[in-house]
Formats: sequence, structure tokens, C-alpha cells
Amino acid sequence: MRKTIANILILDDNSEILIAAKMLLKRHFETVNTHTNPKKVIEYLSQNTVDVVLLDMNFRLGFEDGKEGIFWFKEIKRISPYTQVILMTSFGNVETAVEGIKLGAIDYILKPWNNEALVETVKTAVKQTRKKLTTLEESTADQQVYLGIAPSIQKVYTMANRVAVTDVNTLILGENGTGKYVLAKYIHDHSPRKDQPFIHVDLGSLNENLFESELFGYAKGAFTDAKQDTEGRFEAANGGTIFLDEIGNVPLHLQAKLLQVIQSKSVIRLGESKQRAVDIRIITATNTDIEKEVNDKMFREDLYYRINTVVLNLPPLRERKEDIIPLVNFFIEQYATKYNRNISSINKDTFEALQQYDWKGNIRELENRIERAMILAETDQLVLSNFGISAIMVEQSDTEENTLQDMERLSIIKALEKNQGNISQTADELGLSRAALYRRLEKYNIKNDY
Ligand SMILES: Nc1ncnc2c1ncn2[C@@H]1O[C@H](COP(=O)(O)OP(=O)(O)OP(=O)(O)O)[C@@H](O)[C@H]1O
Repeated sequence: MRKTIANILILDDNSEILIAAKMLLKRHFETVNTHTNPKKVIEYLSQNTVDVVLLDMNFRLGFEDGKEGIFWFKEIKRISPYTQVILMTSFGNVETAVEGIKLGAIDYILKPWNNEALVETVKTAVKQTRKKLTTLEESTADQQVYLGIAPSIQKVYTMANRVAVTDVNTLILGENGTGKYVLAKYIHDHSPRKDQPFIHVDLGSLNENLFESELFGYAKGAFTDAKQDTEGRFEAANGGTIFLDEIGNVPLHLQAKLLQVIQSKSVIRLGESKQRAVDIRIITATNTDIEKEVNDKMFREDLYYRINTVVLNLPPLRERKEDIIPLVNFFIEQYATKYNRNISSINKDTFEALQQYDWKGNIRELENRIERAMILAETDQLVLSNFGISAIMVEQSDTEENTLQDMERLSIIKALEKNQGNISQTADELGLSRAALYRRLEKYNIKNDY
């Protein structure tokens, strides 16, 4: 059975209910998580996109009037307005559930539930969330992008402007949250294909069963659930751009199938033999060290050379610290509008701490933390605790980085000494290219006067 790609969260204090609901829903939806603690759920929602929450109305014995459910329902909607909430209630509490519906819950179900009805209710809710998110994506299609002042990022966007007007295959590299999707969309929006579709496929989230049917489409009857002829994502992108995200996570045998489409610019739907030509521009991205994957024979070399005509390297945020404060201001402005908050300032110490913090999750983490701060702030000035960051975390991230950098500096000096300043031998010993070694000598201000 084809599972619906969706993230479902079930929140109930009764672990038996959680197990039963998870077992049922896991058969129909890609990701199903459960939780007994509503506070943890709020934290999870501020970091993740959740399509649907199934929310129990009563948490503690003796508090069975459903009021707690309403409280947590409001919290969920405040943190994640696009998530749909289905209330779970017992017969005696229908009135409170109806109150929840008036406040915006999509539906309620009575415990014990009917399995089929529950699955259908969740499916309808997922569709609603998707509709809202698509509208949101469309309305933010020409959302402002903060390009950045650091030379490393400016180089990337200058290059992006140049490749945008061509059709060359472009590979975007960067850690999680560095803006690979944003850059791919930017290239599309600045290309002659901008009025045609931009199709984003997260290859990492497609399991093997879905891979071919999602990408290549299928003919009616090709498998049990194939009720009608359906085009795949490559065909949907015809005339425009397809963005193949997380390409480094595709298993070897499926890489061959991708290579074939990229080479021939045509697809064959499952259950058909007819080739269908597609006019597409291909942008790929990964956060893996793809060259290493190629060397380790985990990624096909021929596919790598197909996709990497131009490579754009997005630097992590900790290596472009000059962009942290402008990005903070950028997101404050966006979320002030979204949450209707009159916040425009941060105290100086907080600014400094934000700049020191190492942002392992890059721009995504920064954006999430600012959104959280904008929701939680009690005054019109943001303080560090609103970001969920403590002074200790800042200090640790700073010393961790320093220690690592100190260690790297020291090992370079030792290797240089040992090889009496010979750059090629030193680079070899350190497993670096000559260029990479020169960059580090400059970065750590090491003079090679051996
Ligand atoms: N230049 C930018 N200007 C404004 N917002 C940005 C920029 N780059 C990234 N962001 C924001 O940061 C978040 C992460 O960006 P994006 O999804 O493009 O990163 P990614 O590298 O594709 O992440 P992942 O590898 O985890 O999929 C998004 O919410 C995006 O809106």
C-alpha cells in the first residue's frame, strides 16, 4: 500500500492508546510519532513541520472536563497555525470537543474509535494542511531572500545569477539548513523558466517503493493502488525546473534509474513502455560529502559527473558570522508581521551571544529560534532566554569551536615542522589538498618559514 507522506503526532497520556493509534496510522502515513507530554510536543512543533496532531482532551486523572485539551489545542495552533488538530474525546465530553471545533480544530473522534473512520479523518486533515501550506508557498513565492554580506555567500549568489540564465545541471552543496532549497528556488526564479513549474523532490524521504512511482509516474493497474494513469514529478516539472534534494541519500541501484532520466531527458511511467520526453532543468543538492561517497563507491561516478557541471557551495553560518545579525533582523521583521508583534529590538548582550553561538542547524535553526522568541517574548525586547539558548550553551559552543580550531592549528604547525615546510608533503600528511592547506595557513595566520 502506498503510504501518504505526512508527519502525524499523537498526544495522549495513555500509552496503550498511543500504541494502538500508532500501529494503525503507521500503515497509512510515512511518519507517526507519539507523546505523553504536551509541553514536549510544543517544543517539537517549534522545530518541525507536523501535518496533523491527534490530541487527547484530558491529561490528568481528576481533570476530565476537556479544559486541558482546549488549552493545549490553543497552544498548538499558536506555535504551528498550519497544523490541523483532531480532538480525541470520550462520549461524555462531546460538548467540549464541539467548543474545540468552533475554535478551529478540524474534527473530533470518539474513543474507542472506528479504525476506518480514524484513518479517513486523518487523511482529510492532511489534505487540509497541504492545501494551506501550498497557498502559503504560493503567497511567499516572491518572498524576500536575504542574500548576505559575507564574501563567501556573495560569491555563491553571483555565480547563481550567472548559471540561472543557462540550463546547466547545478549541484548545491551545504550542511542542513544552509539554504539549499532557497538557492535552488532563487536560480529558478531568475531563469527563463520562472513562469513554469518548480518541482521540489526530497529524495531522502522517498522509500524504495515510492521512488519510481513518485518520480516517473504510473499507468492505471501498474500496482494494486494504481487507480488511474498518473504523471510523476519529472513530468510535472516539464518546461520548468526539478530540484532533486538529498541526492546523496539515494541508494546505488536507484541512482542508475535517475542517471537514465537525466541523460535521456525522458521518462517511462511504471507499467508502460512508452518514453515521454521532458524538458527540464535539473538542480540537485546534498549535505553529504559526495566526493567521498564517489571515492567509496557509494555514489555512481557517472551520475556525479552528470549533475555537477556547476557546483555551488553554501557556507555554514558559523563561517559567515557577519551575516548573523542582519539575518536576525531580517527574520524579526518577518515574524513581527506574521504574529502581529511590535518587537524591533534585542538587547546588546543577546546580540553578542547570538553572534557567538555556533548555529549547528544554520539558517533554519536561526529562523526557528527567532520565531520561537517572537512568540514567547513577554516585552517588546527580545532576551536570550526567549531563544531557548542559555549563556552556557553559547560559551560551550564557543569553546568547542575554539578547541577544535586550536587542535587543527597545532596539527598543521606540527606537520609543517616535520616536513620542513614542504607544502605538498604536509598537505598529503594532513589529507588536504594544497589549496586547502594554503587556506588554513592564512586562516590561522601560520607563517611557513621553516
Ligand atoms: N538566504 C536566505 N534568506 C532567507 N531565509 C533563508 C535563506 N536561506 C535559508 N533560509 C531559511 O532557512 C531555512 C532553511 O533553508 P533551506 O530549506 O533552503 O535549507 P536547506 O539547506 O535546503 O536545508 P536541508 O538540508 O535541511 O533541507 C528555511 O526556513 C529558509 O526559509
